Amino acid sequence: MVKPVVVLKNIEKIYKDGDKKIKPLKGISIKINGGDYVSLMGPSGSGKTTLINIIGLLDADYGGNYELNGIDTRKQNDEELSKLRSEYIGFVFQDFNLINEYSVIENIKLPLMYSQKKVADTYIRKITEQVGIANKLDMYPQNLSGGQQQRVAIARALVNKPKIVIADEPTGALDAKTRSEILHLLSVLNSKGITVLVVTHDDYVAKQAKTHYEIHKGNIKKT
Ligand SMILES: Nc1ncnc2c1ncn2[C@@H]1O[C@H](COP(=O)(O)OP(=O)(O)OP(=O)(O)O)[C@@H](O)[C@H]1O
Repeated sequence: MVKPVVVLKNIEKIYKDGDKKIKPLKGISIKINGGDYVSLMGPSGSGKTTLINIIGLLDADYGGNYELNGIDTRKQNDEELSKLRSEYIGFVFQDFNLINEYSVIENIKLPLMYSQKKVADTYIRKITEQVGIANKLDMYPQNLSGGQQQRVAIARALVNKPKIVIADEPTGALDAKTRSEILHLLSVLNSKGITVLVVTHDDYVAKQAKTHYEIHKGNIKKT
């Protein structure tokens, strides 16, 4: 039986902006199964980033329940949440978020410093080959193309062997050809069992996913 990686029950979020209250999530309940490839779409300001910050354990200030790989995240303290985050979740961002002063291999290995996980060099070599940057390990991000930088960011997201990769507009800064290459890479990773959650405004990107959600006015529905 396929096990759910993410189970959200009745997630609510309120932001306070002075006297004003904004409620971007009004009771979100979804299940993401292990090995699924999920797209999340919705208009600007609909709460996509708010939701993935919760799923990615970057924000614990919300209502409702969240189980990650069977673990009740609501019962974890900050330190435990950080550990869970580095163990289970890999992030990929639109603007890559690489550290320019670090070489490619240093960027890729950075999450291991936080997780203090020991990962075999053969595994690191394997992921750098898989994402196609094995011959660029000593280069620096500013000397790479956008597509190559995103490949480095994907390798960095994989280094802790995550259960789920959360990609926030991963191709938003790339041209059409590079977009296809990066999407192909995400599909290959998914075919190897990694759960992928991609947030996008781009129908072409969303179409690569198997399960599609749309968020609108604080509610979510499968499309
Ligand atoms: N830190 C914050 N304080 C107050 N309001 C916030 C904060 N972060 C987000 N919001 C508000 O919450 C709502 C949802 O924002 P969010 O960034 O999650 O939307 P989004 O769907 O990711 O948008 P986009 O597609 O433009 O990135 C918006 O109305 C936004 O203004």
